[in-house]
Amino acid sequence: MGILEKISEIEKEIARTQKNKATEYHLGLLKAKLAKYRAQLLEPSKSASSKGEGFDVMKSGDARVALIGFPSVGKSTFLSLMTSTASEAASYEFTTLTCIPGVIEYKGANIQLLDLPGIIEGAAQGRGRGRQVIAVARTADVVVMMLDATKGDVQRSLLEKELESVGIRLNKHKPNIYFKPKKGGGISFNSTVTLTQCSEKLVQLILHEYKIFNAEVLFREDCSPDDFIDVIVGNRVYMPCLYVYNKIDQISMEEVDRLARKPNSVVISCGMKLNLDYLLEMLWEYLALTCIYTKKRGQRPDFTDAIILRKGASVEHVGTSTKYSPQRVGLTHTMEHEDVIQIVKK
Ligand SMILES: Nc1nc2c(ncn2[C@@H]2O[C@H](COP(=O)(O)OP(=O)(O)OP(=O)(O)O)[C@@H](O)[C@H]2O)c(=O)[nH]1
Ligand SMILES: [K+]
Ligand SMILES: [Mg+2]
Repeated sequence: MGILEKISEIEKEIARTQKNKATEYHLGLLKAKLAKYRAQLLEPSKSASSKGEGFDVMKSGDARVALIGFPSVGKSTFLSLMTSTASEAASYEFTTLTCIPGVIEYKGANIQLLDLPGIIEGAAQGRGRGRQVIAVARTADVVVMMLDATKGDVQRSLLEKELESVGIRLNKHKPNIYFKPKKGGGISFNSTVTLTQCSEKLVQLILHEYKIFNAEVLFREDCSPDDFIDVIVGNRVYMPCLYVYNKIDQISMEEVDRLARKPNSVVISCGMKLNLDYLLEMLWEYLALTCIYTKKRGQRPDFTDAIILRKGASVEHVGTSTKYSPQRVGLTHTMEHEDVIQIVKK
């Protein structure tokens, strides 16, 4: 049996197994197996066909945003609207066949926006150009999942499943579990909170499935078996995702309202240029970038030349070791958006 068949067998078994106390170990085990096979599937194949086919687009600017979506949802139309790059848009599916980069200039930052071919169900297993598209998505700082507002919610959950299956975790933080494989001593298990989804026994079972018999495990959060498997497997990416419903010019106001209220979602129309400013604001928030401006003694700040930092960065990250005035701050001082700093030499 090939890996794909094994995966589908396990998926079927999970689907037909009722979720309850009596089946939790069985399900945990199945999930561990599933994660293992998927990892095997993702290992780069050594065959000639996979060579040189990736979309090697240079990272540039301060951040990278990948446009992921089914064919013809309007990804290329969006890129052409927001950047000075033109990407061919047409009413037929799979118009775009490679990765096309553009740049959004916003608040002094250069945000690289990547238009990509449409992906479909089965993308993770290599349907269409799915694998290459997903490989690019992994390198992004934020994923914009573009959806056709007229098409219902199926596309969204299908794409979420595709990304999920290759270890991309959307709008989730890394599970707060300390995990350290050891040379000996068996498995030591502890938790600082009450666990409602995992137990010591289940944790052991899962570890054994991965042939790990000595390890230190500390749950600092009420995590699920899937979260724990993610920690063991490693190699997961935790990424903010903005769901963008395009083509709202085609649906009723009630429907627009419903979609706009969904979490992490923005509604737009590329065709009628609706709500694009708001989308940019949201994108900025998701990128969590901070602009600071420098000023020289006795001169006005230069607002045309910002230094872009990740949110939470401190003065040290600006790359200096001097002191500041008029409000003196230490090197660990966290910079806030649109702060102005003056560097004073002693
Ligand atoms: N009504 C309406 N049509 C739109 C809107 N945005 C894009 N379109 C149309 O949707 C079709 C597909 O647009 P594309 O930009 O080619 O879509 P894509 O997602 O890049 O498609 P692929 O590259 O094939 O994956 C085109 O005919 C666009 O004119 C919109 O806001 N409203
Ligand atoms: K298209
Ligand atoms: Mg396109």
